[in-house]
Amino acid sequence: MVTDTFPSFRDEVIYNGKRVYLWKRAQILVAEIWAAFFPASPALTHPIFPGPNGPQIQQLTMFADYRVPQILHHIGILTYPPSLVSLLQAGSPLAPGSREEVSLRAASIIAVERVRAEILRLCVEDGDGASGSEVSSVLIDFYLWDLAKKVEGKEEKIEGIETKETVPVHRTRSIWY
Ligand SMILES: Nc1nc2c(c(CN[C@H]3C=C[C@H](O)[C@@H]3O)cn2[C@@H]2O[C@H](COP(=O)(O)O)[C@@H](O)[C@H]2O)c(=O)[nH]1
Repeated sequence: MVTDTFPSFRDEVIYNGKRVYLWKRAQILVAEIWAAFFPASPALTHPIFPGPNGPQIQQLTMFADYRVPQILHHIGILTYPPSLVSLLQAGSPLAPGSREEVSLRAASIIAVERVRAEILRLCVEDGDGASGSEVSSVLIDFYLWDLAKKVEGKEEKIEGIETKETVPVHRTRSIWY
């Protein structure tokens, strides 16, 4: 519905002959509405997404733009080839739909899905009963985006893990994010 109403939210590319759906703005629209109207208690019905099974927010992926891949690289979850690091350090524009741009965005979706799967696995292992709906890629994205901003503003420094030098975010002229 969102991408039918707002064609500028239909963020898709044909890559290697396959259609890749990224839909950043459509997903962040839904997620921000979900978060802004989140009821005082999770037991209460969400006022905007009251469906019989709740908001189903765990069906969204993270919102693939430029900030989350940057922090995923800094904390060692994404590894970049030296050629990409050089492009980013030089501030070279990455063409929309190019191999580098699609790879950065797609890799951040896959990485966050794997982080989510690992959190769920640890919850099961610890027997803490967290359900799939509580552990969403949306919340992991929100966390990482805020963390990236804090690291950039030098309000926070990552400790306890080996980090990589922060590389600049990628620069792409597009309407999609
Ligand atoms: N992937 C991802 N992208 C996000 C956000 C947010 C803010 N979310 C709030 C909700 C919960 C959190 O706690 C945040 O406070 C904005 N953006 C994107 O950044 C861009 C603006 O950037 P800059 O010019 O540097 O401020 C713009 O494309 C915008 O769509 C996010 O969460 N995830």
